[in-house]
Amino acid sequence: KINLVHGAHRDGKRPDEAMKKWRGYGLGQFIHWGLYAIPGGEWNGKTYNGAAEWIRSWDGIPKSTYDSLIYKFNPVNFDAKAWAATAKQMGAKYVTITTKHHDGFCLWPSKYTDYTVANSPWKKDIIKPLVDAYDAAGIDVILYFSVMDWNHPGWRYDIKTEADSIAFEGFKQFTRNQLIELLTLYPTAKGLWFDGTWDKSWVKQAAFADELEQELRKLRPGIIIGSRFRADEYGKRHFDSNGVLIGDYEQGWERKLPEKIADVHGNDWDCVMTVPENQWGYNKAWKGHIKTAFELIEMTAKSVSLGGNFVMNFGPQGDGAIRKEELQLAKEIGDWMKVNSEAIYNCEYAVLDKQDWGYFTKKTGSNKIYMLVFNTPINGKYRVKLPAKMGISMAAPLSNPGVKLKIEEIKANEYFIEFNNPSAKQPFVITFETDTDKKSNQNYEKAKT
Ligand SMILES: C[C@@H]1N[C@@H](c2nc3ccccc3[nH]2)[C@H](O)[C@@H]1O
Repeated sequence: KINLVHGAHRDGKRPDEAMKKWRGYGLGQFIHWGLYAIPGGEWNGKTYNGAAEWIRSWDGIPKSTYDSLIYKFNPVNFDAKAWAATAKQMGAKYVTITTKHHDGFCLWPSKYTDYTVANSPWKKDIIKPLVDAYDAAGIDVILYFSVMDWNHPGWRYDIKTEADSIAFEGFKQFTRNQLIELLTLYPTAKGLWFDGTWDKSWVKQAAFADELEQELRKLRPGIIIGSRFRADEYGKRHFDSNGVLIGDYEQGWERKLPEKIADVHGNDWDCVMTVPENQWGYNKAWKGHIKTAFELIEMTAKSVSLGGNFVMNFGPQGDGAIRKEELQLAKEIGDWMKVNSEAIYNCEYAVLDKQDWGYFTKKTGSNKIYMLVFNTPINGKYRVKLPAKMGISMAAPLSNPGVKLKIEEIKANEYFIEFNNPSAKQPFVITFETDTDKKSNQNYEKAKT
């Protein structure tokens, strides 16, 4: 073990109530909104091939021209309650909202820079109505904050000269001031989702970032901060030089999912996912592979089955309206969640071998197991392997608990649950209970000898 001052200060899952609640969210919403939504991935009729929220970095646009988009920010169709209602009907339990993306434009009236909504035609705070609307909808708010800030004169990609160092010191104080300002203005926020922390300039600030994280935790006890905020003194990010996760949950799952439980190293984690292949901010061209509700539901099931949460991204238009394709996806996912969310909320890794038909989840603190089916076996028999001495009982379709499904033990601790569901067009859930004393329930039929 290396002696670290600025590595992880805790190992394993946080045991407190705030983190237990976070662990049980299952499904979340990401909102990427800012000036980049105005061009929407297009400029002077030419389409930008990268991610729309990165259009400022495109050679085709002078930086000052992009920065003057502030004078066009007037989202007349912005309706915080409508956004929260969309998330509510979709079944999201938390929302991560961009307060400031890499371009440095602040959606709140920060007093530490002029580059905010206060100096746009809109003038008003965007974050406050969003926090209030989502709080009222019972959806917890996490504030996304990009450390990298292309607008701030003190930002540097690396510290090479004394001048860089002096400029970056000012930038560090600016960053600290804005974070304290956000937690003070929006005290109900449950966490901070940091981004833009990979450049050398910030990676070299192990001590400063560690002290700042501890200051923020003292200011807002229970606040949730992931592994993307800071590096240890050897520049190690997410996992410190001893391989221990820095922060409260792993934040590396951006547009990708773990395959097996070993991939998550016993940590909390969430996966943040775009609907197109790689567009977070609004992009007019809704092109390439656009994930269907079925795919997004499967990613949610897979995430929860591996002990994480799934966060689906929305990129509202420059006028403040959510695009119709995203509203449609939210509706389809919401319709599925209305029937099946019991298998998602407050569920965890079931410690059972994955089977071809889909994913297992387990209700936290109970012996209820859910089988989320995405691939129906032609013979209608769903294989389940249990640890030795564990019994199985009461298998039923989640949507029809009165239907007692036949359970056949085909060999030691291995069962077929029979369910013929030929009309299924949507993923469905079978549920059963386990108990540790196998002898106690012999309601399954012994294999015919
Ligand atoms: C959550 C996502 N993180 C940002 C981002 N910028 C990147 C630059 C390089 C590689 C990955 C990146 N992800 C994206 O713009 C989005 O905000």
